Amino acid sequence: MPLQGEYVPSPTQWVRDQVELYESSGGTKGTTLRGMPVVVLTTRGAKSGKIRKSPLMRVEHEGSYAIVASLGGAPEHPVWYHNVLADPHVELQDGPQKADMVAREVTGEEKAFWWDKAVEAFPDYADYQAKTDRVIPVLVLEKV
Ligand SMILES: C[C@H](OP(=O)(O)OC[C@@H](O)[C@@H](O)[C@@H](O)Cn1c2nc(=O)[nH]c(=O)c-2cc2ccc(O)cc21)C(=O)N[C@@H](CCC(=O)N[C@@H](CCC(=O)O)C(=O)O)C(=O)O
Repeated sequence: MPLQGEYVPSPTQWVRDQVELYESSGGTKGTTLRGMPVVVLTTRGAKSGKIRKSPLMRVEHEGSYAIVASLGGAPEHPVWYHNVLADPHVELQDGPQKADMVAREVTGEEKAFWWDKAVEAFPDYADYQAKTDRVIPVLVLEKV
């Protein structure tokens, strides 16, 4: 069941614009970052209950996806990570496909597997992890 509620766009202009282009084109435009594929994650705000949308790099394997709370290697987690922990029922748009998914954070060998897939998809993740003491969380999304 798609998340219902009032959508509040990101305060970051380029992020807001990418979501707008992605959605208004039915997932045919705004679907890359520097030529690498991007998905749009929809979460429910942990405090506001509002609908939030975050473009993320596309990391997919056999129908499941990983989302990486990298925030460019910043010292703090992105806010959307807290939203997902508070309510793991999310929506993911991958090009024209939208799906209800459930998220779970992964650790250990499972995280290592998905981290390799993530770095394969977007090598900058390795640089982000190298530049921060924060352990960058990885969450796996599986279809409901
Ligand atoms: C700026 C902040 O954004 P954020 O949730 O921290 O997410 C920061 C970024 O991760 C986010 O902009 C990503 O889309 C950036 N980003 C990637 N970010 C990543 O972390 N990983 C990626 O792979 C990634 C890829 C990517 C590709 C394209 C692109 O355009 C952006 C990309 C934000 O939206 N803040 C809002 C609040 C958002 C929110 O969810 N509030 C919660 C409160 C949550 C709480 O405080 O606990 C609520 O509504 O209740 C605000 O300040 O008003």
